Amino acid sequence: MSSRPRQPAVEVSGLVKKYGSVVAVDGLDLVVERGSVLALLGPNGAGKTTTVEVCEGFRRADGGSVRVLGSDPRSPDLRARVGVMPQGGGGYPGVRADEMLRLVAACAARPLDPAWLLDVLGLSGVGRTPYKRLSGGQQQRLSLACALVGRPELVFLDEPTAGMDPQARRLVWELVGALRSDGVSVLLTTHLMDEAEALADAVVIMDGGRVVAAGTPAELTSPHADDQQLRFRARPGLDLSLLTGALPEGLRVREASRGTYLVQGRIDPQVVSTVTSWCAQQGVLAEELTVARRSLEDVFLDLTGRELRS
Ligand SMILES: Nc1ncnc2c1ncn2[C@@H]1O[C@H](COP(=O)(O)OP(=O)(O)OP(=O)(O)O)[C@@H](O)[C@H]1O
Repeated sequence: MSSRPRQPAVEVSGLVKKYGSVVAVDGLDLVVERGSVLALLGPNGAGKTTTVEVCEGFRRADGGSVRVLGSDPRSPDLRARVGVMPQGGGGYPGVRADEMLRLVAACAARPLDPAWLLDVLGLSGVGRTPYKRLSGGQQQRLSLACALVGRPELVFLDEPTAGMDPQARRLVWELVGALRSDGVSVLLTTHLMDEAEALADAVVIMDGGRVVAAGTPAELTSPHADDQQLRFRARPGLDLSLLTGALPEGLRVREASRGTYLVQGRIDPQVVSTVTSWCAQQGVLAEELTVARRSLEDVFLDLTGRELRS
């Protein structure tokens, strides 16, 4: 047999992938545990799609090792066990939506009912519409249906909700939740923080082909139970030494990116007052001042000095 039951769904170790002189993935490690959802998060060009395409068996690695359900990702016996939703849909332009889904279902041993799946994904009304005439969001949902119709054990979803309206996005989130409840393993890529926070058991943040952080969303956003964050925007380049001196010990103050200031640690009303008094002394208007638990967006900003969406 090709796999033992307790092996992870996906195991990537030291993955390297180059396109000529471009190193797209540079020594990446990740593990998708069985029955869990892992979100691979990162800005454009981070190497997410390349990583997923190697795991799907579409590209050969230049270094490292990749095991999918215990097998080599190019192994033919994985085809029936793995569902793939590529970035940007990937359908045949002239084929009608229901024909396309039935075609894919015909290749599976125990497919789901295509009509039911079209209905669940809100596509019943466009079953007779050729793929090229579907909206971008409908193409995405059809592509998701094709990935799921064969009842896979593992699904790769590359930016599954890109281009979808909020309602369709919510539908896809619910479906991913249902997959997890059914014990299906999911590796998805996204650059939407809320998507990762809502769906993932584990998150791997990558940038420049490397992992910059990994853990559960809770581990990444609150390494210390008391940690919160006061964030404000103001003129770039403020001298923070006086503010640092005025705040209680243990609080960290810095300009995380140009004009965005962060105070991290135990934020209480006195801290907010100290910050606003300091701003007044400096003749600075603090804009967009918020106190909140750290988000994954903040974690990324901390690690890279950049906003994820920039
Ligand atoms: N076929 C290719 N030929 C040459 N370079 C490529 C190719 N595909 C990707 N790259 C480069 O490899 C790097 C990683 O790209 P990749 O598409 O894997 O990133 P990504 O994180 O998925 O980005 P996005 O969110 O924009 O899809 C980028 O610098 C990209 O320009």
